[in-house]
Amino acid sequence: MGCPQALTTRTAVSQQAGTVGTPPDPKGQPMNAVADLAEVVTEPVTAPSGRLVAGRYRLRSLLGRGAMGRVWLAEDELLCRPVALKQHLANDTGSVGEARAARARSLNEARTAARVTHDGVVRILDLVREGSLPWIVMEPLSGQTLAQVIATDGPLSIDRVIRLALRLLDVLRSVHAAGIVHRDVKPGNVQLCADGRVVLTDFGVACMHDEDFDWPHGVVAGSPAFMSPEQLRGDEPAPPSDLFSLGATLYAAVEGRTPFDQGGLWATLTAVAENPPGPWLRAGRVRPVIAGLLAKDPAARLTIGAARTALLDLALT
Ligand SMILES: Nc1ncnc2c1ncn2[C@@H]1O[C@H](COP(=O)(O)OP(=O)(O)OP(=O)(O)O)[C@@H](O)[C@H]1O
Repeated sequence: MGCPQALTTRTAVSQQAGTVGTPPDPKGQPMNAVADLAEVVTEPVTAPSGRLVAGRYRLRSLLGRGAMGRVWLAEDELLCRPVALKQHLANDTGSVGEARAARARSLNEARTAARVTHDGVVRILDLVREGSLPWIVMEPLSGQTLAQVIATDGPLSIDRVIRLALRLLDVLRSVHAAGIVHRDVKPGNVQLCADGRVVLTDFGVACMHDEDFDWPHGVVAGSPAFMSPEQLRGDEPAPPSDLFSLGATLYAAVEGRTPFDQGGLWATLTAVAENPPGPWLRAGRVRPVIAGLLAKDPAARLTIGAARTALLDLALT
């Protein structure tokens, strides 16, 4: 069954620096400045010949890809509306263990994101199986990721970063209230939609901290340049860790580079754990809030409430 209106397709494809789901490998991905986190490809990418997924979702074009999966624009032929479909990829070995890990990531991402009802969290519509791996069906988002915006337009203004920070704090408040730690807050997972929505995506390594959920605690998961020191240590996931990652994300937004980037993985990991962020060249009056979010000690880190109050003060002045 077809739908009367053709889907509008996007041609921009993002390739982000990777998310790790296992302890960092010294020979793993290099750490990049934010400009390297988003590579915009302008040629259209063809979906696998209009493949029909689960008898209902017709793949149209590639919306984006990350280290762990691909996201397609598709057409829901039953409800006649556009949707986005994400499939986590097993690695090249194609082993049973890898396929199982990809299935676990999909289930984890769909379940955790579906648990939060907030305008700033991508809406999960379904989880379907086609072939050996599941597909997450989501609302399709317009616009670009924050990483893409920084890469193409440069750093954001202080006023824009203050507004962005207030939105993301509100989103994280809902995520944490639902008992979830996102664990991968970074510019590549923040979508700046054309209608002004700011949406947190990619709950692939999120953790429900009030349930015995099937995700290996103690395993380092996330994107090293944006991870908190306690996350790098493999500590039990807790909400303050997301606030550190938010601080690193806001630093990247206002400064145009990641706060602890040293050019190499281990040097960057050491900087996250031990060095102060910097240099501060553009942050101006928002610097104390970002620095407060980047406190190494989670107990000394700004809380959502304190950061919000400070940002509202800045917005009023
Ligand atoms: N619902 C959506 N609508 C439109 N585009 C999306 C949507 N979800 C994700 N994308 C795009 O697809 C890209 C990859 O998605 P995502 O970050 O979920 O993949 P990933 O492989 O889990 O990423 P990572 O490299 O962080 O592990 C995003 O950067 C974004 O551009």
